Amino acid sequence: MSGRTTVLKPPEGAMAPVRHPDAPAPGELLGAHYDQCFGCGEQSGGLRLRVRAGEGVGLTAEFTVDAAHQGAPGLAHGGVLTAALDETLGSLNWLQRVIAVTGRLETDFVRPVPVGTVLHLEARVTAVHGRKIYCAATGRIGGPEGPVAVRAEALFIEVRVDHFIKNGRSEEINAALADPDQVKVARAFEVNP
Ligand SMILES: CCCCCCCC/C=C\CCCCCCCC(=O)SCCNC(=O)CCNC(=O)[C@H](O)C(C)(C)COP(=O)(O)OP(=O)(O)OC[C@H]1O[C@@H](n2cnc3c(N)ncnc32)[C@H](O)[C@@H]1OP(=O)(O)O
Repeated sequence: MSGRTTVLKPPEGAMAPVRHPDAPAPGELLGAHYDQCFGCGEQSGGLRLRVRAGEGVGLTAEFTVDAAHQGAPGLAHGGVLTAALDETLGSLNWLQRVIAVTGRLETDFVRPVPVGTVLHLEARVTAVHGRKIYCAATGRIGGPEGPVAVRAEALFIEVRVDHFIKNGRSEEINAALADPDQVKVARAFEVNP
């Protein structure tokens, strides 16, 4: 059963998404947008998501559920699965070269996901309306063609780098601004940095 709120339905006049000409090639592994990120960084307890560019404005990702991700004994926590969907959807930024953050995300939990499972994620942008980016993702178990265990629809909102500089804790922001690799990543997201 799935009952979506109407705000996740693209309005009349929404446009098809456009893949940026400098987007990573299909199959290319996308790096972390920030090495301390819970979703795509390398720290223990994080998701350590591996994301690859796909065709069009789409991508695939893999998330291995480990013991740190449990809710019920031996099963993945629903919030962690939602985080994996959120991170996968957030990675669509790389393909559009737009920085966007999650405004709304709705998840359907269709099947329990045991510890040790590789969740095969797939995400795509479905439509764009001004700063609003409509997107959807699925997570399958037992292989990339396996049954759907989780799925989400989301609305991301385009922001400028200022969003992070104004709102992030100063310790981390100052460290990020002093790190040339991080500044390069931020520029890679923005068409007009
Ligand atoms: C060098 C240093 C910097 C380094 C930078 C490194 C690069 C980073 C690159 C990439 C990072 C990507 C990270 C991905 C991680 C995974 C994704 C996440 O988890 S992101 C975190 C969770 N999300 C938030 O924390 C958002 C918190 N919310 C906000 O900040 C604001 O609410 C925001 C920006 C989302 C919107 O605020 P407004 O003031 O800019 O815009 P308004 O006017 O409110 O909304 C614009 C339109 O969107 C609709 N809208 C906004 N929120 C909505 C909602 N929740 N539901 C439905 N519609 C919504 C509004 O109704 C409006 O629509 P109408 O233009 O009037 O048609």
